[in-house]
Amino acid sequence: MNKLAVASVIVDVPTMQTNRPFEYEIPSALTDVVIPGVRVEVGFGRGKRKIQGFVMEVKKTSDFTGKLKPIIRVIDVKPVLSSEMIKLSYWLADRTYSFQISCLQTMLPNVMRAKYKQFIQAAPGFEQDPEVQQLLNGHLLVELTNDTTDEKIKEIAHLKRSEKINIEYVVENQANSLTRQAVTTELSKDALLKSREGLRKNALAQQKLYDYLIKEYDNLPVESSVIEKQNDIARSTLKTAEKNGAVKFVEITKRRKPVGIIPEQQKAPTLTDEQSEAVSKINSAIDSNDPKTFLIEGVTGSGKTEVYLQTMQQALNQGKTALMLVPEISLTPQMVNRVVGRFGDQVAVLHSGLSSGERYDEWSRIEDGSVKVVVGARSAVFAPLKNIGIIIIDEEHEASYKQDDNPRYHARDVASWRSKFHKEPLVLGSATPSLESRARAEKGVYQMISMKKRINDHPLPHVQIVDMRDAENSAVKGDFSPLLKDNIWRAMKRNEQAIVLLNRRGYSSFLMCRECGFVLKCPNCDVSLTYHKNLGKMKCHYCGHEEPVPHICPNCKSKKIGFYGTGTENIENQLNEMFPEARVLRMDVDTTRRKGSHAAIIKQFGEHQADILLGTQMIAKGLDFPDVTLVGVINADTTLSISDYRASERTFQLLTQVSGRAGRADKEGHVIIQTYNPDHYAIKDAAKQDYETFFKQEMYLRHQSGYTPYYFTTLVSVSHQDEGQALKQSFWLKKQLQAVLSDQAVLLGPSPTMISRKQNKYFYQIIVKYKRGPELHQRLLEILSETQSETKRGFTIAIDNEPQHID
Ligand SMILES: Nc1ncnc2c1ncn2[C@@H]1O[C@H](COP(=O)(O)OP(=O)(O)OP(=O)(O)O)[C@@H](O)[C@H]1O
Ligand SMILES: [Zn+2]
Ligand SMILES: [Zn+2]
Repeated sequence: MNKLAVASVIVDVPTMQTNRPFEYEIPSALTDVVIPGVRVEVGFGRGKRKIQGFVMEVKKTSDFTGKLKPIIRVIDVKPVLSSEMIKLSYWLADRTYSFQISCLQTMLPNVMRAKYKQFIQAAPGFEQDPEVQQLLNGHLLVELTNDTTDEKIKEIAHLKRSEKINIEYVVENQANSLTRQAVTTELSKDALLKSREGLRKNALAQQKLYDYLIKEYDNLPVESSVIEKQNDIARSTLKTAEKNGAVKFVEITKRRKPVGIIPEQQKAPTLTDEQSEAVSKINSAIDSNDPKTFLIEGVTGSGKTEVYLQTMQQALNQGKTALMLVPEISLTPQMVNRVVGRFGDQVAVLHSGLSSGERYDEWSRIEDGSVKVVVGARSAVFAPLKNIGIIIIDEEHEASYKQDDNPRYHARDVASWRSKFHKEPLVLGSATPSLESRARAEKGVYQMISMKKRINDHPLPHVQIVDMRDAENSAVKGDFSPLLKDNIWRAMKRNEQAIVLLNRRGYSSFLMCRECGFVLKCPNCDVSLTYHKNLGKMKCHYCGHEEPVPHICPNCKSKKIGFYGTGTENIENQLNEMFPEARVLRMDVDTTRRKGSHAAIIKQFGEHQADILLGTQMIAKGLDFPDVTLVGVINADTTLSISDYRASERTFQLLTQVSGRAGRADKEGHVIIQTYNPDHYAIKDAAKQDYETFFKQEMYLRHQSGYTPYYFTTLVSVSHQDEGQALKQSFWLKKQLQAVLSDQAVLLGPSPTMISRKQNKYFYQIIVKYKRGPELHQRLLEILSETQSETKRGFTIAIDNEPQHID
């Protein structure tokens, strides 16, 4: 047995064999510095290969009998992961069938994964501290490099622990963006005032500068560019003042502040009865450290956001912090302003528009405790908040909470883990909860809170379904029924706004009859068949069933059966033709590609600089505009026909959410839904905004067909460059899985995936539906490690626990 200090390290080699901690000796110079959560550099394998790793644990002894390799150097002088995150990573790796190293890295901001430099600077207020001065040796910034000695590292770690210094991570090519030239003065305020008196009468520019310096005295130094650009003071004026001893140029470090202007503080309104009941239930869970999960099922416009804000306030009142997740698309100024308007600069906002440097800054503001509230999309669930008092997930049904890549985690599951860890409540909110969550509430696993009324008793919008199979409608050349056209026209006349939704999913490769609404379905699986271009056939993604493309409708014998799908641009042209006077804004992937354009479009529409907002799924949720009185849905059927067992659920959610944008203030709302399937329950229930009826019907069907929430689903996909190999491997896999599954379980496939060939690889998938599956979980983990050698030969196996899409 070795008698020394030992670190268990998860190394950055993402393979199954290395998916466990390796032990390294901690050199005595680095004791107290090598602690759990820091990253280190270690030697790996027989060669001289140096790699990074995360320290998981520090121990006194090792059971390893050979000689341990020493840690080469520490990368972080302060842990980048807390003990909570280390613990979470074990659970996450197991739950998502991922390498632990991928899980650990997912928790950190990108910049810490890229090539970056680390700089040390004095913490505010410690610039004059003797220890700090000695370390910085007259410099503003000192870079931490491979050559920094162990002693020095120890000293730095010590200063960091006593919070006398800060560490900045900067992407390599942005390193010089850290400092800025600034202007300050060495004169006292009185001396400045005196010199101001002594200026010549016609020295107007100098007078202006002195006035500025006197006014901003407490805020000096100020960046030169701020003085020059925002206050229109010329460089030459500054130089003259420098010569006269009134101004001094200095370098300052700049912190990027993405929140920017803090909106005016907004006071909390008086709560409605439904809101205050919700708030008091959640607050009492916060007060009693009860890690309960609440499901708020509240109709659109019932004021859920206000419930979130007031319960977050309660957590802050208790000296705790709050985490709020929203879909990326809702991170618009509208939502952000509501949160920042309430909590001011205690808020960090994490969205995809941040540069990696900005993201790191927000991350470190959270990590060092200067931020109490975090609002962000999916990955913000890993925000390094300490002492969390409440976690909120808005629009909890959104598929985007599930990550598509490794680690394939669902933010809801991670949030639930953290809620238990902190012993504080988790709040899920939606007007259209996911079936899983609603079913858990039914069973009493979650506590249900219903909010049935809109604020100020505004009525829910009046919804009309338009049957596009009707003669009157099918005679129309474009995509607008006479009813929808007429109503847009009326809204324009009243100077109100309209939202037009074009329901489009990535690929519109399904077949529909325009005469009767018929959609070709799999005889075995009751999901739509999808057209596979390279096969020229219709195919089922669940079981692999295939059949030729029909040319007459099997239902009504009409020839009007064909591929379905219109582009937003086409609809925009139609709108412009019908309403030449109306100002139309289009929002889709093309118009929102540029950073900030999504927010800009929403702002423009919010200020009523446009009359019609036309868009895809992006415009369906979260928007709260008082002038919107009409919502039109061009093609409700698209989501209905996707080859996914969640098709009805997605359609119901989308239609209910988008309808909810109409009539949120004093003017009444009107919704028109165009469809070829007017009798479908998802469409009828959405028209009534009747979640409960939809829930019952859908649960019945899920029970019949054996899907979530009655069964668990796991999707296993196999890929290889050679199609025969991919297929062979997937049949082998199927046999392996069959061996551990009970009779109750169902295995579907292998079948080719939607895009069966990506990047020259063929993909096959197997769907497993099961009631209980501890053996399955174990077996899948084993299969992953057994197939390692296969992986080398070009196979990849991906396992998705509870997939959000099957395509
Ligand atoms: N107690 C209140 N008194 C007055 N106005 C309120 C109150 N609570 C919320 N509001 C306002 O009512 C509107 C609707 O509220 P909010 O956006 O929170 O609803 P929501 O349930 O989150 O809606 P959705 O699910 O449709 O996004 C907002 O403009 C909000 O400012
Ligand atoms: Zn099938
Ligand atoms: Zn037909």
